[in-house]
Amino acid sequence: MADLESQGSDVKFHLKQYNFQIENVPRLSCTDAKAEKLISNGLPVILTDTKLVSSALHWDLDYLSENMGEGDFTVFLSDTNKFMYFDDKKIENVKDFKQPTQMIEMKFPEFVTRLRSYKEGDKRLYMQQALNDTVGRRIVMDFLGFNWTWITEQQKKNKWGPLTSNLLLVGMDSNITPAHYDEQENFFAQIKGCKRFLLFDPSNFECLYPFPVYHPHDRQSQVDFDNPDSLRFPKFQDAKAFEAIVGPGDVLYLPMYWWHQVESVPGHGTVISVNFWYKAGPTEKVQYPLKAHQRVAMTRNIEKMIIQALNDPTEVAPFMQAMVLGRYT
Ligand SMILES: CCC[C@@H](CC(=O)O)C(=O)C(=O)O
Ligand SMILES: [Zn+2]
Repeated sequence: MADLESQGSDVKFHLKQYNFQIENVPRLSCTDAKAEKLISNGLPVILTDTKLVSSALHWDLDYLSENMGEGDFTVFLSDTNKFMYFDDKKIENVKDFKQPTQMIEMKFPEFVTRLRSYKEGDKRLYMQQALNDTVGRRIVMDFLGFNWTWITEQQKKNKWGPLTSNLLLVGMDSNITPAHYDEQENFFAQIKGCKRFLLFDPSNFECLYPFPVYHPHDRQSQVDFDNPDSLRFPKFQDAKAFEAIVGPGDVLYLPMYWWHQVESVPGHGTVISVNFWYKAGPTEKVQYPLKAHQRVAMTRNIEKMIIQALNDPTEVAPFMQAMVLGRYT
């Protein structure tokens, strides 16, 4: 992808700086055996030539406005540039939970009008909508033109489960999706503009302090990367990040349970991406020591069991403290 290299210093210049250590995610051809090896080992890699979404590289706001059809699309509004996910089914578990964003449904042309009339101080917008059958014929043709041969081969080779969704992401530059992990494998395809991923392997669980499982922000880090509270989160400074900057045509393999903070690089206008989320495949024979992501999955199951058994989120911490403090510590 040309324009990133040519503007390398420019892109790097605009990026937010953090204190933790940052290494680069490899950028490889999808025909390189090293890339295949990384994917099969559940390690991130940027693939430069999959042609996964070549049939959509012409997508821009006008084209989508004309062809996305009459459906209503999910748009998040935020008073800041952060768009932290929350599970509205868990809001009742937390007294006085303050929703960080507002979710509204709107037609694509309305979304474009609001994007184009945005001025400093307005709420920022981020469309996050699973591609469905309400889209117009041209978008269907572009979608069918994705390189399904390649990605389906990857799904089979790595024994992944079924494709669950393709999320269309259309946002303003400088939008940030704060650090979180997902429980699905993800091929993240960049279509327009640039995104910077900060990735952390699942063993960074103790450095990134996820919210409790019952919390609406389950799977999200409690740490504000822009203003980390070193008293509450002392291990945050030990987090080890991998950086991946993707531009049009790049595909990032984002392994399940890997933490990621995603920043739309400023100065590139509207940013368009499509992700490909796959369910995990069947767990093979358990081998010891357990892998970090298996420990995270186990932690989640234990928390869910305790929450269900106690039937009161406020009792979970005292229960676990009584179980561990003075006995296992
Ligand atoms: C709602 C999904 C947002 C996306 C990050 C981003 O592009 O802002 C992500 O986190 C993922 O694809 O897993
Ligand atoms: Zn994610």
